[in-house]
Order: sequence, then C-alpha cells, then structure tokens
Amino acid sequence: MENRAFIALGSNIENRYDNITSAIKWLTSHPNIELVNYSSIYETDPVGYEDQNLFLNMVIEIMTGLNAMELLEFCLKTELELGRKREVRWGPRTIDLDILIFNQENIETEKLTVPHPRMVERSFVMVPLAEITPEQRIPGVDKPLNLLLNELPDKEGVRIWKRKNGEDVFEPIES
Ligand SMILES: Nc1ncnc2c1ncn2[C@@H]1O[C@H](COP(=O)(O)OP(=O)(O)OP(=O)(O)O)[C@@H](O)[C@H]1O
Ligand SMILES: Nc1nc2c(c(=O)[nH]1)N=C(CO)CN2
Repeated sequence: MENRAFIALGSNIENRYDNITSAIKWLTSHPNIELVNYSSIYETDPVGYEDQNLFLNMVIEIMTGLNAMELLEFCLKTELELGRKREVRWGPRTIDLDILIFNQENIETEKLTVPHPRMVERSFVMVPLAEITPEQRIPGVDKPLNLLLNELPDKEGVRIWKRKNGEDVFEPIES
C-alpha cells in the first residue's frame, strides 16, 4: 500500500466515542486501508456554528492502495453508514471524516481539495495531527506543523479526553 494519508475524525452526537471507533473500524475493514498511527482523542469546543455539543476529534494515519478520490468515496460511504444527517452547515454530526493530507499531493477538483483547505486554522485538527507527526510538512505551506501550531490562538479549546498512551490506554481497534 503505497499512499500515506492523514484523516481527521470528529463527532458531537452521542455516543461520540462509539461513533469515532466505529468509523475507524469501518475504514480499516477495507482490504486496501491499513492503520499505521493514531492520536489521542480530544474534546473540543465547537468552531463555526457554536450552539452545539462539544466534539470529540482525533487524527489517524493510514497507508492505502486507494487513490485520493477512491479514499474520499470510502470516507463518504462510512459517514453514511454511521447515519450522518446533513442539516446545518458546520452543525452537529454523527461522524465527519476529512482527508487532510494525501502523500504530498495537491488536489483540487469539484469533490476533493487536498490538503484540506481549512485544516491549518483549526486547532481541533492541528493539535492531534501534530501529536502524531510534529515535523510533517503540508504541501504548499512553508512551515512544519509544530511551528504552525504555535501560532494558533484557540488551543485551549482542545483538551485531551482519552490519552493514547499512559494509564488510560486507548485502542481504536479493540472490540
Ligand atoms: N479533503 C476533503 N476531505 C473530505 N471531504 C472533502 C475534502 N475536500 C472536499 N470535500 C468535499 O466536502 C464534502 C463534505 O462536506 P461536509 O458537509 O462534510 O463539510 P463540513 O465537514 O461540514 O465542512 P468542512 O469541509 O469545513 O470540514 C464532501 O462531499 C466532499 O466532496
Ligand atoms: N470543535 C470542532 N468544531 C467543528 C468541527 C469539529 O470537528 N470539531 N467540525 C466542523 C465541520 O467540519 C465545524 N466545527
């Protein structure tokens, strides 16, 4: 599996933890998707439309034989499977899956923009992404992640909820 991708997951409808872990199980049940790393889970203040529940957010790293468009389609299918309803823009969702980075590719089509155009301004994406890959470069951006993160103003809205390592071990592929 030759392509490396980072995917952001978010949920703010109960059961948020089940929604996130189910999505990871769905994604990794695909024969051409392998989970190689994952962040802690963070509880985050809603951004954009603020009158809604707190989110759980995390980022996973995968290797995949799918191309970017095929991966998007499988992400959308996973969202549908988990019962997402699209009502309010930036509003509540069972599960939201965003492809952040796909190799070092720049993709701009009607259905898919990679790197994700709003990722660098979102602490709920940048904090978990920097946890697993602090030196990562984002195509088209001149600074590595850890420096970009320093400049974000609202990091206090992103708090560890379930730590990847330590006593509260989080295992996303546990049943
Ligand atoms: N990098 C990407 N990852 C996921 N979806 C993308 C990406 N680029 C474009 N899209 C398109 O965005 C659509 C999903 O939009 P959606 O309603 O989930 O936006 P949102 O999650 O509410 O907002 P945001 O895109 O700001 O996170 C998908 O149907 C897909 O075609
Ligand atoms: N904290 C947080 N806020 C959001 C999120 C999210 O995942 N986490 N997703 C949004 C739409 O993609 C809009 N706002």
